[in-house]
Amino acid sequence: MEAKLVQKLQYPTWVDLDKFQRKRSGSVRFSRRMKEEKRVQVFISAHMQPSITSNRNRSVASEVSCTFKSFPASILEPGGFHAPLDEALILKNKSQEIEQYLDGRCIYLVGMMGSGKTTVGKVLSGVLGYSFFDCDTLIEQAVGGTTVAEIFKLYGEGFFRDKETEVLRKLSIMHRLVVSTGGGAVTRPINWKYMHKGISVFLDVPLEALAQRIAAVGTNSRPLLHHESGDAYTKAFKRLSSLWEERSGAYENANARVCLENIAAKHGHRDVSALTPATIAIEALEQIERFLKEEGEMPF
Ligand SMILES: Nc1ncnc2c1ncn2[C@@H]1O[C@H](COP(=O)(O)OP(=O)(O)O)[C@@H](O)[C@H]1O
Ligand SMILES: O=C(O)C1=C[C@@H](OP(=O)(O)O)[C@@H](O)[C@H](O)C1
Repeated sequence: MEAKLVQKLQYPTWVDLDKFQRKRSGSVRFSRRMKEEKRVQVFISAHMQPSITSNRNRSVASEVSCTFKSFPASILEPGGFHAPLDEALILKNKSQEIEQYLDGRCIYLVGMMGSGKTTVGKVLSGVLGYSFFDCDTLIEQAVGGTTVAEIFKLYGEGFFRDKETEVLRKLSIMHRLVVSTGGGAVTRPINWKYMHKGISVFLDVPLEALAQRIAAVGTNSRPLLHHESGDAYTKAFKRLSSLWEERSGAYENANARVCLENIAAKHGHRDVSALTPATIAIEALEQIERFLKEEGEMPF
């Protein structure tokens, strides 16, 4: 049973099967303290409890806990985002390296709809110990809980953009935030005045991948995609292409660029869909570090 479980749960190679203790109840316990280069101490424990539902079908309930000095819950706890342990360690180390040079400045994620600003932003805020804010959510709250789609329908895009600018103005006087901006926030120069109080990071994702992601979740919450005809992918791709024509230049104002095609090439993947939010967040931290070094704010 152990071998099957280990294979299923994909334990890293340093897990020594001899350290598993089989209990009388049939459950299996494992615990181990891991030290790596003295800088990292991780304690992992696993408890697997078989439950017999019939003579033929056995299922196993497993509980794995992993603790690491000051690790954020979002990385390791159930329900949060799960990065593989090695990626989680890289994220933590890299964020610790750059944190003091950020000096509390906010990180603004910019990029097209569906580029992963919210998903990657939550990973970044977790490892940096920053708070996470989503501009669209703040706008919805400011308009009495009205959804973005309803705001567009009831009051028009101009009204939405004014609220967006107002939200960015308020955020710009705060510190230690990761902010996921709306895809169109880059189009107003005044918004850049606010975002440049912090460090802006452009998530550059190919249009095909954006359209696939959006088609998978539907276009309901993204009113700018409602007007095209065709299936969800075609609709999203057509509209994203025209928005990209209008906006691509504006994204270049960002301080750092995270290009998913470059990351995929670096990791030997053909397709950006193989890239996890953790891998993308690591690249974001590296690009922020590069920016800080180029600006002379962090030593090489
Ligand atoms: N690296 C990724 N790989 C696959 N799907 C992703 C990735 N990042 C985000 N997604 C998915 O794409 C959709 C849009 O992501 P989201 O973070 O909401 O983007 P944004 O905030 O830029 O609009 C969500 O369904 C999300 O789960
Ligand atoms: O690209 C845009 O103009 C928009 C993107 C949306 O945010 P996401 O980028 O989070 O989807 C939201 O602000 C609104 O639907 C307009």
